[in-house]
Amino acid sequence: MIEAMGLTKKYGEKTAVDGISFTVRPGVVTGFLGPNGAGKSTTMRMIVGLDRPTAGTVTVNGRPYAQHRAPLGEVGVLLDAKGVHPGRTAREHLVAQATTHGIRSRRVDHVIEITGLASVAHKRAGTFSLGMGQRLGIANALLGDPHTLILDEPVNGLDPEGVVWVRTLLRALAAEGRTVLLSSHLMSEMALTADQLIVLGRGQVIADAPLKEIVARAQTTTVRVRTPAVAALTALLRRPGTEVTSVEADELDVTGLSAQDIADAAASAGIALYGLTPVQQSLEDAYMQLTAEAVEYRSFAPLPTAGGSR
Ligand SMILES: Nc1ncnc2c1ncn2[C@@H]1O[C@H](COP(=O)(O)OP(=O)(O)OP(=O)(O)O)[C@@H](O)[C@H]1O
Repeated sequence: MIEAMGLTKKYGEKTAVDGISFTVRPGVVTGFLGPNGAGKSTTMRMIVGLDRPTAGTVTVNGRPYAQHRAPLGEVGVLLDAKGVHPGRTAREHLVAQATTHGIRSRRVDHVIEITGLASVAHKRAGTFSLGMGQRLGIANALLGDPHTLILDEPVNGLDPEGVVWVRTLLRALAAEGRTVLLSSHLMSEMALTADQLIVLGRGQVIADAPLKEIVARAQTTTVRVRTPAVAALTALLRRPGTEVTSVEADELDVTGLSAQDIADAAASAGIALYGLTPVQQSLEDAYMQLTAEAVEYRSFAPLPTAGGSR
């Protein structure tokens, strides 16, 4: 369990994290989302004592990280996959970590095996691809068999097989009752991995709820309707509070009326309907709505077009 209370970090004039409070519970995967610069990495660094809060507190299983006697057994962390000595082999790096923390070398071989690094365990980390570096970072995080895992962008650079592997691993670790905090900008992946979401914007918590609830809250009642009488149905349904837009020659999107309302209106006007499907919103849609006001770094330049100047 990770508990933050009034957690604040200022860098000079810049408030990176602005008095946030949240709880990351065991047994579920908690996704940590937010636009660039929202304060996710700073928060994760404060959780593991790499940054000191300007105000507030954060504990892992009831204590500040630094006060745990065996921190690697308590919290496994992947914050910067490049933070490995490039001249050391993957195995040497893991053995060095293990030796410092009293972890047996059998565990090193086990994490090398489960992260798929066996064939490159004796290669220098400096020659690793981005994805292999991520795997080594994850192996490092798993070394102490920790109760809590904090992973900043773990699927960054992984191939599709690696992405599925991380998803399966994190879900299995949470199912064992561990606490898993995961940041990623990949909404489609987050939608498949996380149960709970904490969304930051400009250093503040803008949502903290089950993923399903966040997606459901963003649902607008848009229904896709298929009919041979597009013009007649459009004229029938267009009224204050209702929006009707054309999708295909025989398809309309109707917002502001339920599927039943549309079916009843069409039936009473003798208009045939061939399809009536509520449009599902994705986590990406919900996220974009939530963070619309909190995006600091946005491009306003027009997209280049063919034949444009170079
Ligand atoms: N060491 C530092 N000195 C000064 N400002 C910093 C420092 N570290 C972070 N910041 C600023 O604090 C804010 C939050 O940064 P942080 O890296 O925590 O955001 P993030 O949500 O992890 O972003 P991203 O998605 O881009 O990784 C940013 O405006 C950043 O520029």
